[in-house]
Amino acid sequence: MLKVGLAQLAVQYDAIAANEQQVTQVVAQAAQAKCQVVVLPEMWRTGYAFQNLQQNSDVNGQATQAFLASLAQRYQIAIVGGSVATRRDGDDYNTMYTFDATGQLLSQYDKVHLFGLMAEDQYLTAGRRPNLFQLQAVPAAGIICYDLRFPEWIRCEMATGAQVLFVVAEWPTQRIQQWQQLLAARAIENQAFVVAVNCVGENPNDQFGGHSLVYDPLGQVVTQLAAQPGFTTATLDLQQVVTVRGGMPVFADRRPELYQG
Ligand SMILES: O=C(O)CCC(=O)C(=O)O
Repeated sequence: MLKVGLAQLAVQYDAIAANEQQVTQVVAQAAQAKCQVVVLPEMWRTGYAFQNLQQNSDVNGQATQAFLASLAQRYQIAIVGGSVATRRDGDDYNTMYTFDATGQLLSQYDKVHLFGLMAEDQYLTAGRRPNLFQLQAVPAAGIICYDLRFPEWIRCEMATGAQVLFVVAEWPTQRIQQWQQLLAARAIENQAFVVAVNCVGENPNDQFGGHSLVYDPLGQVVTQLAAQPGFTTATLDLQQVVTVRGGMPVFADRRPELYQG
């Protein structure tokens, strides 16, 4: 069993202190609810304030890592840290950090598929590596927002034996139905839990639609929020993954030698 908390925040545009305050509150709330893991949305620190990256991109992710590690340690809870803008060697990335409940960094992931419709490709550099980690001995994988539209990438991660896929997003309101349908498909095809956290609120050009949710390995809703700020929890019974995978051997039946290009 793994109890997860989903933090659907109203991310404030280019307002780091206000967003850190929200994150502190929601991590405390998740710990109070006895969650083992809390999940934050994409770009929770600044929103898509790319014009201001010179000031607001976190150099080497140092401030974000110190902040999340100290929260994880203080509340003894693992944190799938959504994502933030980071700067390394002069390049900016959309980066997810995951910490265990002692504040140890488990993984660092740069978004692989940059979203041109929000100009990410003009400002950011794409990552190239997968995002795999273990939470309370549960093998898991993580992706960021637009990565969700690339099942081949997600399959690479899930074929390693991951039982839970964490998805963090700033997904616009007008495509929320696609968000739900793509997430359900990823749960069904990978026979895994999908824990997906979106934000709400606005940037100058976009409105974000919430509907953070958990799907079980058959694609059924375990919990789902609406389009307002909120928090919800779900207890994942990992035995369900074993049962569903045992009932239909999708991974064993793959023909990867045919899947070029
Ligand atoms: O794929 C979409 O519709 C939304 C993607 C997105 O908003 C993002 O990657 O930031």
